[in-house]
Amino acid sequence: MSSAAGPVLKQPVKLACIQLASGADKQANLQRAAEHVEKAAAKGNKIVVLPECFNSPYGTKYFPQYAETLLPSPPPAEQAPSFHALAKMASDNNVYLVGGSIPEFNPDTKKHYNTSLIFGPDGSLLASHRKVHLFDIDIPGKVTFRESDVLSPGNKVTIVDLPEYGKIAVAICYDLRFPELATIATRQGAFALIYPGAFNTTTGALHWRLLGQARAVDNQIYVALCSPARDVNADYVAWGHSLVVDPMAKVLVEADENETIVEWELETEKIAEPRRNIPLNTQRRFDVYPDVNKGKIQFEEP
Ligand SMILES: NC(=O)CCC(=O)C(=O)O
Repeated sequence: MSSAAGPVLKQPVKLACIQLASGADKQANLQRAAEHVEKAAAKGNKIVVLPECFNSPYGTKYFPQYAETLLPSPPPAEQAPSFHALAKMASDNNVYLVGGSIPEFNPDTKKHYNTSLIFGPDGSLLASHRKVHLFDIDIPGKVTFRESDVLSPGNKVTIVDLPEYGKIAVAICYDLRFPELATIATRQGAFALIYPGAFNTTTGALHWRLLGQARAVDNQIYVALCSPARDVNADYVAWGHSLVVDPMAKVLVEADENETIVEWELETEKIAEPRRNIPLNTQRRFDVYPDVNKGKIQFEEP
């Protein structure tokens, strides 16, 4: 959409989600991620996304074991090997890298987080997002998970400016279920909502694609969901099915459950056209319901 400030996506950009097969060996996971980022970049992708907890198995018992201390920023290399590996992947390949997520530990507060690090093409850290909504669910006989046993939540909406392209919003997995966060980010001018995630075979089958399409059509925006590949021997079996949805809620590309890269070129007009044709942005009724964009949305994080 063109406005006084210009279109939300300034020029076409190729985005890739790497549906990575990770295991217990952190170093091997980092190496594998680096190989796939190189492959994605070689195919012209300029925004590359890794999955939630890409450097470790996903599970509450693993968070402390794999956690890295990310402060001060940049952290010393021995304290945060994943941080430095991601920075190098971004700069070696000249891409914006949404570095999935990794478990973070803050020794001052003794808190753990599920944290996404976003790097620029020069390898500098542009932003970090700590998962705001912790994954605590209990579907008896199917899936029970309590991230809050170990993790603390982040407390901000994360919007990252990529100067040549515009703004992206980054959130993590269960955050996808909360439309307010997506709406706030969109109305702050993002052109894509990017979620590293790891749904499971119960909720993934039911809700993963649906939620991706819902956030897209609610907000007339691109949505990218990036999952780990499925490992049926893992404690937590990820759904896979990384995908990209367009602003009309069409699923443009979707993986199966295996390791792969899904990619798509995002286009300015594909955002502008539905916003012209179905002008939700000028039809909101803040006299009937409150504006979620009003109020404090950025908080200081330790
Ligand atoms: N890692 C997660 O947050 C999983 C979210 C999930 O599976 C869901 O159903 O929501």
